Amino acid sequence: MLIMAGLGLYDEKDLTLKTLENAKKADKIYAEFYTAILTGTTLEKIEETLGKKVNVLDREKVEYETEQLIEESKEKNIMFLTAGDPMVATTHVDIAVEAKKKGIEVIIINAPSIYSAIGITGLQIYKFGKTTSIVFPEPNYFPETPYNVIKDNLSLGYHTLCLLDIHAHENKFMTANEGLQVLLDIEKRREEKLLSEDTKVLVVARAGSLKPKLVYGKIKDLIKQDFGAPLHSIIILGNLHFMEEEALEILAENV
Ligand SMILES: C[S@@+](CC[C@H](N)C(=O)[O-])C[C@H]1O[C@@H](n2cnc3c(N)ncnc32)[C@H](O)[C@@H]1O
Repeated sequence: MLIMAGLGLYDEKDLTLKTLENAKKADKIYAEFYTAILTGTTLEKIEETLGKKVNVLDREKVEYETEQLIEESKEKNIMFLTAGDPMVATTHVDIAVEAKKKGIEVIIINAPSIYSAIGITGLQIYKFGKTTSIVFPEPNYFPETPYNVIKDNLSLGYHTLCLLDIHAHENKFMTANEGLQVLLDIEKRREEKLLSEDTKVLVVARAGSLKPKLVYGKIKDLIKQDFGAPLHSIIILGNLHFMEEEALEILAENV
C-alpha cells in the first residue's frame, strides 16, 4: 500500500490523527521537502511525533526514481509525506497514478495547505482565479507567466495567489519582497500599467502558525517590510467584496 499524506503548514501539530494512525502501520516512511517545508518544526520533532524514522528524498529521487517507491509499495506499507497537502501545487499525482496502474492500493490523506490557509485572510475562495508561481530570475531565464496569469485574473476581477520559488537544496526561499520586486521588474520591462508601486496587495507569511503575518498595503511600502522567516506568499487582489475589504482592514496589519 502507498499512503500519501500531508504534513500541514507549520509544525508537527498540523499532523492529522489519520496520518499518525497510518504511520503506525507503515513499514517505511519517506518525505520530500523540496516543494515546501514546515518552518515551525524540525525533522527530529516530526519523527518523534510519528514514532518512526523519516527518510528524506531529494527531487531527483522523487521525480526520476519513482519506480523504487512504487516497487516497495507492492510488498510493504509505504508512507510518503509532503509539507502542506501532498496533492496541492506538487506533481505527486504522478506517483499516485503510476502506483494505481500497477495495482497498488493508494490512500491520500489531505492536510492543511496554502490553499486552505486562504481562509485566514478573510478573502473568498470563489473570487480567486488561477494560481501562479513566481520563480527566481536567472540571467537567461526570466519567465513572465505570473504577470500574464495576474493580468488574466484581474481582467475578470479575480484575486491571484502567487506561490514563491523554493531552492531547498540551497536553503533559499523567495521572500515576498523578492516576489514583489520580480513583478515590478516584469512590469517595467513590458512597459505596461497593470501593477504599480501604489497597487495594494496582501502578503501572507508563515500561514498555519498561530501568529501568521498578514500584511495589506501598497507594493512600495510592503517591499520595505520585514516579513520574518519563510514561507511567504503574495495575493494580488481583484475586485474586493465589501466583506473582504472589512476583513483585510481588521484581520490584516495595514501599512
Ligand atoms: C509549491 S507550493 C506547495 C504547496 C503545498 N503542497 C501545500 O499544500 O501547501 C509551496 C509554496 O506555497 C507557499 N506556502 C506554503 N506554505 C506556506 C505557509 N505556511 N505560509 C505562506 N506561504 C506558504 C509558499 O509560497 C511556498 O513556496
